[in-house]
Amino acid sequence: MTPSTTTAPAVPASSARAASGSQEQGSDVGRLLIQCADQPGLVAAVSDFLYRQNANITHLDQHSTDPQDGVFFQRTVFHLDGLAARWEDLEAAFASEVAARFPDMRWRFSATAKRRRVAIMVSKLDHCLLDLIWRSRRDELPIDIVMVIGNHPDLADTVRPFGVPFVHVPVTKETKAEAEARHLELLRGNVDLVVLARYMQIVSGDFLERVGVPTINIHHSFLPAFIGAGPYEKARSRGVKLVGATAHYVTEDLDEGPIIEQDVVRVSHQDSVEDLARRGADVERTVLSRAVRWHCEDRVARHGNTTVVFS
Ligand SMILES: Nc1nc2c(c(=O)[nH]1)N[C@@H](CN(C=O)c1ccc(C(=O)N[C@@H](CCC(=O)O)C(=O)O)cc1)CN2
Repeated sequence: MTPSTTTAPAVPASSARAASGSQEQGSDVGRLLIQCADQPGLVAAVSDFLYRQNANITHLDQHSTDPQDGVFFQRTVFHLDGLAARWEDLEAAFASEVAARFPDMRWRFSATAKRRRVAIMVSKLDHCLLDLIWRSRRDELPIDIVMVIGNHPDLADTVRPFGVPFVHVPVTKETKAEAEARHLELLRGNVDLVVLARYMQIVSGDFLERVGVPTINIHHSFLPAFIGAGPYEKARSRGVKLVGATAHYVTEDLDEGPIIEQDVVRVSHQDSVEDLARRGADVERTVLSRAVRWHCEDRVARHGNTTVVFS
């Protein structure tokens, strides 16, 4: 969960398409994520607050990292008539009636009907990009892809038929700072999430801090194995019997960020590097789309360099 004391959720326009997901649809359905030092009374405090607001809790999941002095995480889904017009009052009431009693509490409300605005950054490979576009168009992902940024022009023709703007921002070692300045010009204030879909450039810590929203990357190995470039080549040399993919939040440390989702597929001595990449590509697409969906459904809370993922 992005650390914050309060973030005013964008109130979904009545015309907002219902986000994907089973029972979590509708403009009167909201989510509340909280994270704080574990102690007795937290579940009661949140449940009692929502009850007094005439909300009906339809799903609640919690996790404590340690029975003694751990950290408490909770994801609550609730139905509240007229919620679309009540966000500000709800937040103000929660801040004064609940959060004020637990000073270290980080919390945020979000509207299930509000689709997240996503920018995708790519290089030359299209499989993860196309998968996200297809799933977004089919409402399998609660996202609107507002732009694609490529450090190569190769995928401009790929996205054009879908009406998604493509911006070519070339990157070289010498022009990296200027390229990132252009990225920030395009992204800041315009998106809720950045996805690196096989974007093969290392982004700076300055970019990650200034872009102001989470960035998710799909790495084409089962981390922590084979960090960095060329993981399929490294896997072939190592003679692995599984290849995999890892979706993680991006940090300054390459491929070391909090893991959101992973999966693997069996391979054998008969597979070439090209075979590994082909088999791995299906895993990359599946893992990335799961991670994007879970993030956008507020199922993922960050805890140091790990995550809590509510099912
Ligand atoms: N700060 C971060 N940036 C990026 C991360 C990350 O975790 N933290 N993940 C990578 C994606 N990636 C593997 O998944 C990866 C991309 C690029 C490289 C790399 O060595 N790139 C070279 C140049 C490559 C080129 O010229 O095309 C480099 O940038 O020096 C390794 C791993 C995305 N960015």
